[in-house]
Amino acid sequence: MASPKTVRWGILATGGIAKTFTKDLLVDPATRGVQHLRHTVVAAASSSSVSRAQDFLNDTGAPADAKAYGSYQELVSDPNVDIVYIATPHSHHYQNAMLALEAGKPVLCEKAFTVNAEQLRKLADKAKEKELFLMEAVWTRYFPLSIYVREQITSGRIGPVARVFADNSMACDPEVQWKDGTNRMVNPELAGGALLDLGIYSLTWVFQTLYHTQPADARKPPKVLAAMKNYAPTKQADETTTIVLSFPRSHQAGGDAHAIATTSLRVATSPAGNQDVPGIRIQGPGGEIQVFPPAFRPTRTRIVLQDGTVEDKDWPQPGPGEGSGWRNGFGATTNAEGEGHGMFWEADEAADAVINGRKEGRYEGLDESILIMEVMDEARKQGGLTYPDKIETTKYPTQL
Ligand SMILES: NC(=O)C1=CN([C@@H]2O[C@H](COP(=O)(O)OP(=O)(O)OC[C@H]3O[C@@H](n4cnc5c(N)ncnc54)[C@H](OP(=O)(O)O)[C@@H]3O)[C@@H](O)[C@H]2O)C=CC1
Ligand SMILES: O=C1OC[C@@H](O)[C@H](O)[C@H]1O
Repeated sequence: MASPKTVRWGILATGGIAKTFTKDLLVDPATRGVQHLRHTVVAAASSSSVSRAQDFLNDTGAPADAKAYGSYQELVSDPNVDIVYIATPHSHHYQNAMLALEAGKPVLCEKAFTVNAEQLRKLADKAKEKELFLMEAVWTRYFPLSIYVREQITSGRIGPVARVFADNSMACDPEVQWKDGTNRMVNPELAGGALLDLGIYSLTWVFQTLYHTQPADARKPPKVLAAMKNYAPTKQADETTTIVLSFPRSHQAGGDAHAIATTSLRVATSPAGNQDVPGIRIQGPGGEIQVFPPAFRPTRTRIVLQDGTVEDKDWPQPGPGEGSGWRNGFGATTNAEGEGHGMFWEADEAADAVINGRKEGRYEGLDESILIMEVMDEARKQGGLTYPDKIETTKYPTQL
């Protein structure tokens, strides 16, 4: 067998998820059965200081010769970087991704991809013009669990999917946790709120089960009806959002399919860590597929068929041995002992694309990411939520 190819990553930003991602990146792909590629980290950049970038490299166990930069510009200019992972707040993704693409770098960008669909269209155009890979880091789509769920649907196990319920909500106690309103979860300047941060996963489940499973030429945009409740203390960020979607389908494909995607910073999908309530329910005439919380990192599915069959499956993340020590920000460690976090699946997809010259992710291409941004735009329009002009703009460069 040919020896594995190594992809050299540059990490743009040094916050919470950048750390988790980088630790997962450094787990040997052979531990999850991936033989044809390897990852390494050759550089990281902080927008605030070189020392912060150096601390990040030390903390994540990056190779000793990895470069620490005190600006994102230096990172994207580094000729040793094959691909850039962007882990800044939502507000900054458009500017940061454009910076990397302009510098000729392929990009894996954290969710939500951008603040609005227009920004993403511009990034997609730029990636096309420069012939560069661009993908949204919706890691859940790349889990073996998600692949299994999609296969159950396309194999007709429950019949044509007629309805999906998808929730990703956390009782965050925002007035206590994010008292001063500056945290990215509630800060309008950083495109805070439930929808872009958590609701994107509810929509991910809706789209990967009702839309992505359709033949490409049968996929049609849904009609959207939304209700939004604002988070009172910071005003321009949603606390709870509920979206009803209707996907047009031909009669042969089962007719129109409905979905309800919900998200909240006030109430939880699974109160007190109780994970017995499925947050995702995918329903067809033959039964339903249930996915247990959290929607962004599920490890358990159940299939319940009309004939009484019940199939439970566990999907532990393979591990480096020590786990990446991830905490969910609300106190609980969600990684079991010895597990990785699971961000390596999307990293493998991106690295494979770079090696093989593909320009988009296989399980969520740019058109689908744009459509999901359009749904979020529509939900914000109906809910009356706009963000400050400087982060909604497509003007590049804009100083944030
Ligand atoms: N896939 C997943 O499971 C998760 C994804 N995310 C996504 O990752 C992104 C980052 O989230 P998270 O790591 O929690 O955020 P953090 O606040 O922990 O980190 C954000 C990073 O962005 C850099 N940054 C640049 N400009 C700013 C600014 N004006 N304000 C704040 N930070 C700034 C920071 O500094 P510096 O440049 O110095 O590093 C910081 O390191 C978001 O898009 C979020 O939705 C978050 C959590 C989980
Ligand atoms: O992507 C995410 O998943 C985990 C959550 O805790 C976090 O807020 C969100 O950004």
